[in-house]
Amino acid sequence: PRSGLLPREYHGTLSTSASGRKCQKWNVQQPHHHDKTPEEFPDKNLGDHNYCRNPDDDINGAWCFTEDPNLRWEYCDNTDF
Ligand SMILES: O=S(=O)(Nc1cnn(C2CCNCC2)c1)c1cc(Cl)ccc1F
Repeated sequence: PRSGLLPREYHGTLSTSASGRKCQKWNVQQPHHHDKTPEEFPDKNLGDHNYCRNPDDDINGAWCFTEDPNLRWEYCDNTDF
């Protein structure tokens, strides 16, 4: 994968996307409405948190919806943005 991106099966606690934006919690629908909920994906380690995850098995690695209304989602990486 691209250097710096998180692995596909990331289960850590990083909650900032690559550009330094705060991740949106997976169990809320604001600012972004989405279908990657803990109910829809019970085995993807989503929940009442905003940690980077990969519920759609994206080949590039873990990602999150961001709290920026203008950026729906973004990959996460292991640099301190
Ligand atoms: O709610 S979503 O998951 N939002 C969304 C949009 N793009 N992504 C990317 C996340 C990382 N992997 C590639 C898709 C997720 C979503 C997925 C699909 Cl298939 C269709 C609509 C939609 F709203």
